Amino acid sequence: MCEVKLTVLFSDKQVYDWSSEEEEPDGRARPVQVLLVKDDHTFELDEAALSRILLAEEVRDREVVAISVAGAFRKGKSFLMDFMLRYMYNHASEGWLGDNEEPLTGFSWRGGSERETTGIQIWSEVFLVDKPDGRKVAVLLMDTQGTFDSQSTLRDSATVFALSTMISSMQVYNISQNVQEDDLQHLQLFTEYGRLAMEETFLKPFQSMIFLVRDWSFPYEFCYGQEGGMKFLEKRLKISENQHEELQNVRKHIHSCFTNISCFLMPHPGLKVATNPHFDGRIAEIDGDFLNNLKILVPWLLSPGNIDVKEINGSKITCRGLVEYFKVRAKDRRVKLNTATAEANNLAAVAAAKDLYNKKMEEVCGGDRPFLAPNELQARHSVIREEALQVFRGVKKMGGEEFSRRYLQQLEGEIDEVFVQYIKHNDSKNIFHAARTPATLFVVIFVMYVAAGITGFVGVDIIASLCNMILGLALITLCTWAYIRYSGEYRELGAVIDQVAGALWDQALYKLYNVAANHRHLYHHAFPGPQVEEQAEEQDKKRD
Ligand SMILES: Nc1nc2c(ncn2[C@@H]2O[C@H](COP(=O)(O)OP(=O)(O)OP(=O)(O)O)[C@@H](O)[C@H]2O)c(=O)[nH]1
Ligand SMILES: [Mg+2]
Repeated sequence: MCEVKLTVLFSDKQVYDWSSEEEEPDGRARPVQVLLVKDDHTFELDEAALSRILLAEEVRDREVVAISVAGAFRKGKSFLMDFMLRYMYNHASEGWLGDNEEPLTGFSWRGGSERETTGIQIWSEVFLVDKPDGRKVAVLLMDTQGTFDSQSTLRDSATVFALSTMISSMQVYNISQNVQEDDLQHLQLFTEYGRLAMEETFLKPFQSMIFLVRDWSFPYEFCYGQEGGMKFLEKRLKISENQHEELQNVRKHIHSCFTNISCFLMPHPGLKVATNPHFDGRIAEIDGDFLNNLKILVPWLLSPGNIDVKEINGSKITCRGLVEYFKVRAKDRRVKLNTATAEANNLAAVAAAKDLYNKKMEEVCGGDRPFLAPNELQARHSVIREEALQVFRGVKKMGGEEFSRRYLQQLEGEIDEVFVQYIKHNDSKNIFHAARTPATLFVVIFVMYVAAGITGFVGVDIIASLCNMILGLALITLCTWAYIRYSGEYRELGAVIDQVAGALWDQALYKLYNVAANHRHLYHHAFPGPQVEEQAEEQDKKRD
């Protein structure tokens, strides 16, 4: 291995002018939050903090190597970062892993199920490293918020991931156990911005992507480390003719976005690391297999011969350039549109499907179509709804299956809402439906008239007067209703009358139906023939 010479800046003296609120009493290095995610899901770049670190005299004109770790939350990203820090601090010496009993410190890491790191944090010390060709470069370590924690939206996760990928020259994509299709789909979604950037330059937008598979449990298929990792990844990212187009596209996108793609398979660190709440990171409690591979992984990532200087449009940039680039990218609305592109794409598919549904339903029960039997309407709706969902599924969408499932649900909800409107519209065409209110009122008037007549004749005057009063009220209501329908005024009152009349109508019909159902035997008694036939038919059906 090439001779390693690392110069650690600021390890024993405070070099920067820390602002008062950020001042560390002992001047020790620490993680600094440069990208803040606020409660309203907006982002804020702490330009002052960024400048303090990257524009320090010693580093600002040095070419910069930015190493970042990103991936799902709670998967040991910060834990790994702290080992990288150890490597840098121990000057890449043989025993860089340090003392067996020394707790692991640096970027904040911990056990538990809730997220720890938020936004983007960078280590306040920038390390100066001599590359084998004699150039001194500045190495910046960056820890990021895990994706898909329960407090972030997909857009938050995508923005942090996209920004860290853009800013870094080496992005470590930390994934657990295997490289699943959804890991690739998320990577595609998060780097969608790369495609836009590529339209401006014809170079690959990002540099190195390292798939780091944690807790790899199949060393008998692909051995731990970089060699096994590369063979495994080659298999996963292989594009073949007979693959589904969606799978091909994800792979093509990933290949087209990164200059170097590699993979490292890491063993499980042991149950103490994963489950012991009192584990403080001391290597005495970490599995030997994990440590052995850590001793390979960290130098493989950080040794002077392996680190890549950050390039933008093919030219190497300095720390000063990186600050400007970070500022521009953090403000770039297109980074946020990274996911918006996928969103827009899905929304367009939703719109196309809804269009088809509306068009076909208009043909079935639109404004100039006659009233359709409710059962028939329901049947036609089901067929057309399925057709519309097929249109949505058929449109090629970005962001993968999982992302578009949300939009499928939205589409289903919207179609069902529109259908309710179609039902109402269709009902309004039913002449009996329209005449329901006056018919009910007429029936009330008629019944009250007869009742008042009979009770008056029998001599029960109170009841007769009561019937007359209800009759009068019904008559006034009928006139009011007619006026409202004619003039279009007082529509709220009209709706109340319709509702009351509708309820009365439904009640009466329901009662009528019940009476009919209860006296069905009379009908069957009167016409026994058809009933026998019906029963025979029913029995036949059951037998079939
Ligand atoms: N199973 C397993 N657990 C690990 C590994 N490395 C670290 N851990 C444990 O995972 C837990 C989370 O570690 P962190 O480094 O805080 O995880 P993180 O990915 O930075 O989490 P967030 O900051 O919330 O995104 C800790 O309890 C670690 O001990 C690993 O390789 N495998
Ligand atoms: Mg973390």
